[in-house]
Amino acid sequence: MKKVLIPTKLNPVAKELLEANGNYTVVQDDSAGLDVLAAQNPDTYALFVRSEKVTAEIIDALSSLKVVIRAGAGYNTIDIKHARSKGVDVMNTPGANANAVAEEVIALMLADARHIVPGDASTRAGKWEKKKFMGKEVTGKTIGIVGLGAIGRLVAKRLRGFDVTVLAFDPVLSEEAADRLNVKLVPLAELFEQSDYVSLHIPENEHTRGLINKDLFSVMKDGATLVNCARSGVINEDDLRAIKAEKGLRFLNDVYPKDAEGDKTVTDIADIMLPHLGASTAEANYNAARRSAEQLIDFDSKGVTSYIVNRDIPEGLDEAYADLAFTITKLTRAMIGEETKLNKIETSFYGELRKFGNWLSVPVVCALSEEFDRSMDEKAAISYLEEMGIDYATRETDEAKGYGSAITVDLMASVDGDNLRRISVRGTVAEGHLMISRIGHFDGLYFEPKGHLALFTYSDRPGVLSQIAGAMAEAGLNIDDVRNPHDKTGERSIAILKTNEPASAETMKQVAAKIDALSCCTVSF
Ligand SMILES: NC(=O)c1ccc[n+]([C@@H]2O[C@H](COP(=O)([O-])OP(=O)(O)OC[C@H]3O[C@@H](n4cnc5c(N)ncnc54)[C@H](O)[C@@H]3O)[C@@H](O)[C@H]2O)c1
Ligand SMILES: O=C(O)[C@H](O)COP(=O)(O)O
Repeated sequence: MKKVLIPTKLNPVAKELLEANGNYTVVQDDSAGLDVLAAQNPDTYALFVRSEKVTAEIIDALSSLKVVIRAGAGYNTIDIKHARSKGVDVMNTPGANANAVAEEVIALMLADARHIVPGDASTRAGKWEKKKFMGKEVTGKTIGIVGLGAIGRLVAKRLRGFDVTVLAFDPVLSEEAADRLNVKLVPLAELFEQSDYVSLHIPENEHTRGLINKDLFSVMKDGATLVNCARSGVINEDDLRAIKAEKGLRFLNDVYPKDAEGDKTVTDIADIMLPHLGASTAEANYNAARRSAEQLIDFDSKGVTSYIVNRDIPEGLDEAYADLAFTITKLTRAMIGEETKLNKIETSFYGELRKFGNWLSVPVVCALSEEFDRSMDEKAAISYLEEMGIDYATRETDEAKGYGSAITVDLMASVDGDNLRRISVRGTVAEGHLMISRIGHFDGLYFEPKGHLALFTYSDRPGVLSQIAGAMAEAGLNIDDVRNPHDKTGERSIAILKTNEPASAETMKQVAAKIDALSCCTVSF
């Protein structure tokens, strides 16, 4: 069982999903503090956090740590470089809390425009200051969004009902994408010059720290509003302080260098201050919790690495192919037998994947052994196999076969002395979905390796599939999907069943005996 430590206020759905999966024990406690919990749980495998600081000391204290999941967007609170050096993968859950932040931005803009906070205090105090609280309207204004990612896009979308003009600055956004989002891409200074409201939605990192400074404040319109629901470090506070009163700027703020009680450095310049509430909605907390659990389960069971923020994947390689290499190898391993001692691995990387062949050995090895540190490079993968006494070779590919970008993994083992057994599986990615196209001589399969699979091979004859289905039903299993082709000779068949739950070893044994199976296995993704 892998231990997951959740030292934060995260919706219980994360704990529930992990425990239901059966491979995890969960310690969740938002009262003790991360340092105390880390000392009490040194055997933690995965750590789920919100804005808690994950320092080098915390990482060092958790000697079994392999994964940190930031249940949220910004991971500037995590020492990702130290994590990398210790073989710890760090993920975030992009977009999970984006709508909550977008709504907070709009709430801040409207609250300030209509004096909601002081208006409430004054009226409660028995005053009648109607004249004092003359407001302004957001409708028809120009909004500048810095960083058009998950949150920035939603701010633009939600504001559309106010008939605003949206300007955006984001170096990775194409003109076409901007057109689709109905925003106009402009240089950063121009955005500050033309906007009535500027809302920041960029991460804090070495490129953005202090990016919003006097050069930009000085060109803002008099009376314009700056909203910071991103990170405090992206603004040069002193520059804003120096110019704010002179230009009558408004500053609406949600973020601080530290999430804690005590005086705040922006108190004198912020017109509204919130205690980092951007993601604090029930819905966002549920989404981030669910996504954290699902991402960990997918990482462990399918090798899905898409959300890792501190591991480099070669430029130009679609991460789906790393998942494919992992998945094919895992399936091949299940078919040859989990306990069988492997002698050799041969791989083929077709089409565009040829140039990434060396790197793709890493997910192949990850699928064979949980002990292999997933952050390691291809050299480490090959030396790991050498230590295990397994030869590794990547074959030249015959591109005339027209497989496009595809991967084949062959695993070889000596079974019963010298008798060599080879299982070969090929797959590809189609319309964004992983597909297994061939298992051994069973070609043209095209099934998605997802959920719980039970596979049987047998000498082809009528009626076998119904026998398997009947036995599965007797065992209380529901069949969600089936593939049942012959091999090239027509002498053998394969039945690949997707079941609602994993078939037990006992059920597999009974079915195999009933149909006189040549081989059988289960595997879950
Ligand atoms: N206040 C809160 O509670 C709260 C909640 C969620 C996120 N955040 C903060 O908001 C940030 C953005 O979140 P997101 O979910 O939209 O992330 P995201 O990764 O989806 O979007 C970030 C965008 O910023 C762009 N970007 C990066 N550097 C830039 C630069 N120098 N100039 C302009 N654009 C740049 C990226 O290209 C990307 O499109 C997070 O990193 C986090 O720090 C705050
Ligand atoms: O980056 C984020 O996701 C936000 O800043 C939310 O932080 P929180 O989860 O601590 O509220």
